[in-house]
Amino acid sequence: MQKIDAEELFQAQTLLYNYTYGFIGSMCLKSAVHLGIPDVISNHGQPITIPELVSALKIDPNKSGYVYRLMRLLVHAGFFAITKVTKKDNKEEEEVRYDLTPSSRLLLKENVPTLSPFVRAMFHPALVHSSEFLAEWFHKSEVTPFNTAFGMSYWEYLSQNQEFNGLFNEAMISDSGMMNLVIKNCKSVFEGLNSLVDVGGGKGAVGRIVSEELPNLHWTVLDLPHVVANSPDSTNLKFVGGDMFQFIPSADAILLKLILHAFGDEECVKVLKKCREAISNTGKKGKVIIIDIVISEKNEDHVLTEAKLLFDMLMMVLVNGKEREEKEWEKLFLGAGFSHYKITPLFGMRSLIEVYP
Ligand SMILES: C[S@@+](CC[C@H](N)C(=O)[O-])C[C@H]1O[C@@H](n2cnc3c(N)ncnc32)[C@H](O)[C@@H]1O
Ligand SMILES: O=c1cc(-c2ccc(O)cc2)oc2c(O)c(O)ccc12
Repeated sequence: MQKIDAEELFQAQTLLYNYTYGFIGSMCLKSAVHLGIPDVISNHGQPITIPELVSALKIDPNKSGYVYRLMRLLVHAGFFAITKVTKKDNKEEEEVRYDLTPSSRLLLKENVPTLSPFVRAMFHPALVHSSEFLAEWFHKSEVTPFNTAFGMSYWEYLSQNQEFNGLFNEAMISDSGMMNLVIKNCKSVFEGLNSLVDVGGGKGAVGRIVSEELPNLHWTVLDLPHVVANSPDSTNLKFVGGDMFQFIPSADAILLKLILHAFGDEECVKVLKKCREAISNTGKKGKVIIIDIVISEKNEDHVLTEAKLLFDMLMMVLVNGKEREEKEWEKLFLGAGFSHYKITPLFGMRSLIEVYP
């Protein structure tokens, strides 16, 4: 048997504990968002002390001693930062104050961009509960652990549950708000196009952002009827309710943002073939624009790969989707009859992929 020294064994134990209790960290983040801690600190106008935080949060007086413990973990994780200042009335003593960091600034409700709706939706019991069925699902015939947990697909659940449908759409809108930061870099990708169909474009958040930069581009959002319901058309933004597996309207370009990662290979090839038909009808040489995750473990930071692999598991649990490496993407494109493609990594987790007939 291989001899393992004590140091190695204790390191192994630490990894095990960190993953075992990862859910506690998630729940602390959830609590901070639900209590509104980032907004309280922001509204305070300067770094806040624990007594000021307790008072602003209207915490039960018996629980005020616990707030520091929650903050200590979230400081360690990088969501908040500590500053120490000497007390005005006693120069000998230091006062600990808590401030926002870039990660908690993303949780401010009124900021642009904000990921507060995204984090709230991701902690919905439907998502948390379905991942508990992962092991059981491996022995079962259902397509996803979500189906094992709820007896229906994720998309059926959304269409039947107005509250969660709203939360999910808000989450995706808030996630798309981050596009504001990269749209200037991506502008050339949309330039020269007269029309584009944003397949699975939700409530049109990306369309609105791009339209501000390119007002002559006719943007059509195709999404499921219950998603586009109550979305009024505007001059260059139109909504169509439908199923991308059945029909995709013709355009110079098709956008698929965070769509293909939610489907298995066969379904992706079907959608891509429909996209190829849709861009071939306009007479011009069109393209498909994909904004999605590309795993590149060898070339990227360990933390970034971990985030992508967590999303991969989320896609497996919810919708039988997967996050792909470049080789896997290439197989889909060639399988659907496309001839070449170009991948441009964007900030964060996504890449932009242009695919040509
Ligand atoms: C993860 S969201 C992405 C939304 C948007 N593209 C974005 O990036 O914010 C996936 C979208 O695909 C839509 N969708 C799923 N199945 C679809 C189908 N068969 N036809 C059209 N849209 C579909 C969902 O309703 C949802 O709005
Ligand atoms: O629950 C999700 C989350 C995502 C998602 C959001 C933001 C990102 O940067 C990456 C992934 O995507 C989803 C998705 O595409 C889906 O079909 C169902 C659920 C989710």
